[in-house]
Amino acid sequence: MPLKTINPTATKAWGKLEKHYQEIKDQKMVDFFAEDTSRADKFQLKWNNFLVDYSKNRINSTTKDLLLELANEVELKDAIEKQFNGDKINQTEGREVLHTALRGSNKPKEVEETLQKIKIFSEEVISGEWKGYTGKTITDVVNIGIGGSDLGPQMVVDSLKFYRNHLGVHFISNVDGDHVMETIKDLNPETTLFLIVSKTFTTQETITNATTARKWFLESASQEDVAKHFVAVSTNLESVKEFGIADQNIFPMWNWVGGRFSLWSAVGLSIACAVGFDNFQSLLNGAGKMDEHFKTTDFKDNIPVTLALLSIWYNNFFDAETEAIIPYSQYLQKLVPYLQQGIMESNGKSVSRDGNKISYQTGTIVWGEPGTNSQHAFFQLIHQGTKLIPCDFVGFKKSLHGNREHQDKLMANFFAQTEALLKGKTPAQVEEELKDMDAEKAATLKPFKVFEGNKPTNTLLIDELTPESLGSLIALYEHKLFVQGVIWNIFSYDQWGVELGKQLASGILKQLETKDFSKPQDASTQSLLKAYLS
Ligand SMILES: O=P(O)(O)OC[C@H]1O[C@H](O)[C@H](O)[C@@H](O)[C@@H]1O
Repeated sequence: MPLKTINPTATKAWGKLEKHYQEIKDQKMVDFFAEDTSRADKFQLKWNNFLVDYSKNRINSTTKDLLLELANEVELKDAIEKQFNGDKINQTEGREVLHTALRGSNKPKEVEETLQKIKIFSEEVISGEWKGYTGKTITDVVNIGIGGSDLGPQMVVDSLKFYRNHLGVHFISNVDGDHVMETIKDLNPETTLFLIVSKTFTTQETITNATTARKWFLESASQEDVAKHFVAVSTNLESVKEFGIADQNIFPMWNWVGGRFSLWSAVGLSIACAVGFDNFQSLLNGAGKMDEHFKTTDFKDNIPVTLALLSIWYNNFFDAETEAIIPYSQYLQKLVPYLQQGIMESNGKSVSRDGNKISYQTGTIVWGEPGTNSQHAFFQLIHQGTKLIPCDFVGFKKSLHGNREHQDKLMANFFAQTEALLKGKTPAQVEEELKDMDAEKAATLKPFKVFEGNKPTNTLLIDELTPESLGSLIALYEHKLFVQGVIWNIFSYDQWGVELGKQLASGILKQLETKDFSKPQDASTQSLLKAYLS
């Protein structure tokens, strides 16, 4: 069954939320805390090794109730069931959306078989049993893919650096030839293994990079050696074979796994190589546990649902356009670019599920960088700029190398920032601070030193960065974006918006080759092309 189409703005809850917004919009969170001493407990969720504090939001109990009413009115429960049951909720592509089946306790047979193949392969490569064409063991694995076939595995391999083994793992994605050349220049073809990852096996960037890598390899090896150095992950078995990859080196993928949700499939082969199969399995288990939580927990205690509803609150009632995610872990520096694809490719839509133009804001713009670095970069704008930017702060109780002094300093900043965003600094506090200064000078300076505060944040405090907690964290954001898509009445699982640029690029590529400018084209593009060719 397809997802129902329900215009959120026509629900009763939406009207009530609009009215409620008018009442609450100028109220201060510090006053909410002063009025209700149990607020922190009330707006906190504890699950496994996660503590989610959402009390520093511009909400009260009525807000929460009305947001839950909205979730019920748009039949969120039904949508979640349809997703997990494998209904074809990716309607415009006629597909099921079942990345959750890759990490649940009851995996389909083909998933189990593929996992087994990943296990055997990764263990052979790590142990050195897998030999290159001159009999040497593999030292480097290169993932060639883009979008979902690159960002997910790259982010996880980077985030789990602490758990890495001896293998060098590299990622080539951009069709920019400098990316592939920079990566392979230090590699030895005798000891390098290429993983060509492409769901469709038609993506220009990946096929171009894979072809260049094969050419480089064949400069010193022969065609039959390709079988020892090239493997592929794809749904398009025919094209993989045409490329010259041996049957036994093909890892299947399925159309019911969307590219941006595919790191849990064989697309995560580089993860299994980098950190070992057991850690890959723990990553899957962590995601599976979050799936269970999402599927079975009452909405009022449901972490992805709660975070999604808060995001809707700011996006659609406060007119916030962006959200920041600030991980306080240097290991997570690739988390946000990864989430950008998931969130923005999924919910960057302006047509409702019944095919009509939408009249309200959808898709949040997400951005962010690890703290404390980002505090010294863009935090000024979050604290004192004109825009409302709700932030998620993601931090860990323990550091992996056990350096308590650093960890306490890091986390002191983590807590201080959410406190500063909540409280701000009042004119009276500034006056007090400047009381020893010359009065005229102090009065001039005062307005610049005031912080309005009242900036919303969620704090996600997790015990430790492990493969399992990372799996749960990623799955949390996957479910959050789905909930938002359901409420916005859009299709989160297609991505037609990436097609037009691809089509035009193939026409322009021909133009660059033939120098033919006879077809009508806008004057700007044409003059730029001529300048490029001159
Ligand atoms: O895995 P592939 O078929 O090569 O696709 C790679 C990427 O390309 C497309 O442009 C889509 O927008 C992405 O969702 C996808 O992940």
